[in-house]
Amino acid sequence: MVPNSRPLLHFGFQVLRSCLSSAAMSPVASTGTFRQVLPLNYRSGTRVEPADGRDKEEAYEPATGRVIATFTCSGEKEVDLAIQNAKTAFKIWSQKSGMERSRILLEAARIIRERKEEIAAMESINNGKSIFEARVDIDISWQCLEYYAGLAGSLAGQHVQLPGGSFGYTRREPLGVCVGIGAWNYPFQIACWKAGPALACGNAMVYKPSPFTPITVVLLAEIFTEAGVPTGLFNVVQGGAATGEFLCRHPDVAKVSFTGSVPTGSKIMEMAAKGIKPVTLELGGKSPLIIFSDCVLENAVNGAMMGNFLTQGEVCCNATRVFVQREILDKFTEEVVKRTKKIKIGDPLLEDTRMGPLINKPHLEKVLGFIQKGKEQGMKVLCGGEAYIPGDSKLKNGFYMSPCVLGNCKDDMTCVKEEIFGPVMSILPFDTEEEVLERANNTIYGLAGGVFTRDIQRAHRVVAALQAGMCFINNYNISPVELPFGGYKRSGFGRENGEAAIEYYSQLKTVCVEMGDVESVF
Ligand SMILES: NC(=O)c1ccc[n+]([C@@H]2O[C@H](COP(=O)([O-])OP(=O)(O)OC[C@H]3O[C@@H](n4cnc5c(N)ncnc54)[C@H](O)[C@@H]3O)[C@@H](O)[C@H]2O)c1
Ligand SMILES: C[N+](C)(C)CCCC=O
Repeated sequence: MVPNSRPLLHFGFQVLRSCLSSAAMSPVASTGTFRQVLPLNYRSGTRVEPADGRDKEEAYEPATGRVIATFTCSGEKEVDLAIQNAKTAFKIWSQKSGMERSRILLEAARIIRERKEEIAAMESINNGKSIFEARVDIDISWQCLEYYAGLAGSLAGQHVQLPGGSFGYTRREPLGVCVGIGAWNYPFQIACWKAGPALACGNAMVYKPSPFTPITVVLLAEIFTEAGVPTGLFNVVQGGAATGEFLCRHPDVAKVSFTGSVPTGSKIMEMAAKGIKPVTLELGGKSPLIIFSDCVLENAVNGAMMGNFLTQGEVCCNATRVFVQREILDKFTEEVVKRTKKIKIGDPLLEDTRMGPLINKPHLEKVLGFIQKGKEQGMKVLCGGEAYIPGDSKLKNGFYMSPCVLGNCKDDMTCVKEEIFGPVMSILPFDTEEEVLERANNTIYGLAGGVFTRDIQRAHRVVAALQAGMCFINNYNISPVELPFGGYKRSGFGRENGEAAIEYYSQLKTVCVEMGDVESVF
């Protein structure tokens, strides 16, 4: 554990005046007290109100249903200002050596570690995930910056000997101003997964978080400034689809890295295609977890729980189709249901809470709608699946539901086919390896997949056959930053994390050097 030396609430936040007496005196943030008062755009090394923009957005504290921030969505002028700032900073940053960039990224990672409690609390307040999980997300975030700091110094090309003493070499060069567009489920972590490799390679970035979770990425921007990046290297614009489109269509943008849904990913790709801009698309999933009867049952149950209920089930790579070999179906189901019923739902800032509220009311209703549809199609709700009101009266308007396990599932049912993005696990029996692989791959998605078995040969055979970019053997949903992460099929392309991400934030220049005289056929 890294020691935390700062109070939980940093000076950038203010609590509601009415709660000042209790909350501001305490070093611990409490649910129902936070209100964002500072601007949420970040440009020229400082927080700013957008230069233009018409639409207003409200961000919520999902735990209480309170509005905690109101902001104007950035218009075309503000987007352009952010991009021009980034272009200026790019000229300085791209000329630095990898070691120079590395030092600054390491400093940013150190500051994130130091401010971990504060950032995690804000993530928990704005997203609804438990503080326990938010801390893990922040750890993964600083580890990501540290990892790319480590790679920055060794980014290099190749030297190739040619005839007659001539030679060629390659230079790995940055792309320019990269745009990052993020989803709301891992707001700070997604921003770090994009900024880490982008900045290590010498690029600048303009980042747009989801309008549901606008808050913590601005902390990241402040941290980069404090760590010593050139002014304007990492900028934040706020807004929804319109702001995102201004970014994607801007002629000075060299690349778009997007995390979000398949339909939006498709629009992003279309816009980027017009400008021949490369894209990274981290999209949705409906991942299979295959549990063979020879598994260590307790590990498989743990894997299924981790693969379905982190962040209220709002996780792209979740293993929402749990295939269980028929011999252990009853035992596995009984254990999973028992464990699911015990999940502590409630105030996400409390230490023992393991499931907070969903992101907002429409999303909660959508998830509950899926369960209703499942029942109509003949699924059996084995536990949960209902709106939930915690005992604490301040949480009565929050967006909670009880985590759900569905039985009697068939492959063609809506809940088994579509991404629900909520705490809903579907259990599907199977008999043979061949059969389950066919069924597991029968999806438009290909983000992740997993297998639990003691048979080492079968484990490798199964993951080799899975059409998914991120596979787990005897575990699920862990995310070491050293390993590339990304999808097959409609779950997207390009990779985040690992050395692989460098490919997606840099380009190769070939230099051919003649050491003799020039011959000509003319
Ligand atoms: N593969 C991954 O790494 C990963 C990680 C997290 C979430 N996701 C996926 O994200 C989805 C949930 O996130 P969401 O609801 O925020 O997705 P979304 O597609 O609705 O929005 C994602 C982002 O795109 C922006 N956006 C929306 N329309 C746009 C447009 N026309 N042009 C430019 N930007 C636009 C949004 O404002 C937001 O910032 C799920 O499908 C989930 O699986 C994938
Ligand atoms: C950190 N996890 C759990 C692997 C999630 C990655 C981002 C997907 O939504």
